[in-house]
Amino acid sequence: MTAPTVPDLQHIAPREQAEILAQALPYIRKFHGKTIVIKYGGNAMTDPALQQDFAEDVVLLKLVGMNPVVVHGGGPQIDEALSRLGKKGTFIQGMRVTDEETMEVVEWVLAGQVQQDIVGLINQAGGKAVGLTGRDGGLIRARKLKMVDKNDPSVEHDVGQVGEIESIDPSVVKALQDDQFIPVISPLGFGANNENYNINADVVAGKLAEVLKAEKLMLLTNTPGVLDKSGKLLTNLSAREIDELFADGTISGGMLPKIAGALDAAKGGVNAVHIIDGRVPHAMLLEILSDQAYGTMIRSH
Ligand SMILES: Nc1ncnc2c1ncn2[C@@H]1O[C@H](COP(=O)(O)OP(=O)(O)O)[C@@H](O)[C@H]1O
Ligand SMILES: CC(=O)N[C@@H](CCC(=O)OP(=O)(O)O)C(=O)O
Repeated sequence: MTAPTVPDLQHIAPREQAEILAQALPYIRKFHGKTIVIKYGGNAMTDPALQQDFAEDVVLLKLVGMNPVVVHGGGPQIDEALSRLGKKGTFIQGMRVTDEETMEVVEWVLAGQVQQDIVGLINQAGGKAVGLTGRDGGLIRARKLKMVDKNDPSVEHDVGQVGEIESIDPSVVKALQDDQFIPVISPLGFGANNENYNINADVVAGKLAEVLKAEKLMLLTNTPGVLDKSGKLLTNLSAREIDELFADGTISGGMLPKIAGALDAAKGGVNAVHIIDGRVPHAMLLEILSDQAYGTMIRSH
């Protein structure tokens, strides 16, 4: 299975380069002042050169007048930290089973390491990024996730300190946007008794996009998009088609919360929801600023 080809600007003729750049104008005009929520998946951020490209793309979007908001993941990075402690990460239906010790590692890796790395890279690229967790400014209120088995609804799984979102108060994000900052958000929430919750980053990105009335939600991951059983890219999916893919087991693991978050956002009024390959340099930029479509687009109907 090969990813869709994204033109490498260094290896194409100047005239074609100019044409690609000229294509951007109507998109810059259309999305000026609009919020774009970008989920940067832990699997898409493993290569330092790609991380730098990502940061530069985010800054470019900001400089041409859009309001990018980054929600980051860090699943593989948490796994690595756990393995150094002799612990193995376990997942049920795409959610990490989070005991007390795991929660400490999750917080440290997400808010202490991954978030700060992304903030540093965006600032180095000329932006003004500010790192937040769901606790800051009362952004993400959560409660313990009640997880029912996807095949047998009478079975409930206890996944520990995993949260589901109760409400989002976007005022801190809006205040940062108004002052031209780029928010970089770790998917951690707080509960009624001030307890901490580990929340899947795709779910946070989906809900935040809805609450911010974002124009677009871009989910950057490590596959070309949603694939069918034979590995072929599905470029467009409706809610009904997604139900079928859930039912026949085509979608599994980390793709389960990703599609759920994407569908929530689409149903919640986000105009364009895309799952794209974060391993392809500048795929996000070309998706937003050119006539080309990459990855899978999720539709609510
Ligand atoms: N139908 C599918 N199409 C594409 N990927 C799928 C599918 N079903 C399960 N997956 C898995 O979902 C993974 C992406 O989710 P995840 O590992 O959580 O990534 P991220 O860190 O980007 O959130 C893919 O790498 C793949 O292993
Ligand atoms: C509850 C839950 O599973 N939380 C995730 C949070 C990070 C995340 O979502 O990272 P990716 O986007 O890279 O998968 C975790 O602990 O791995």
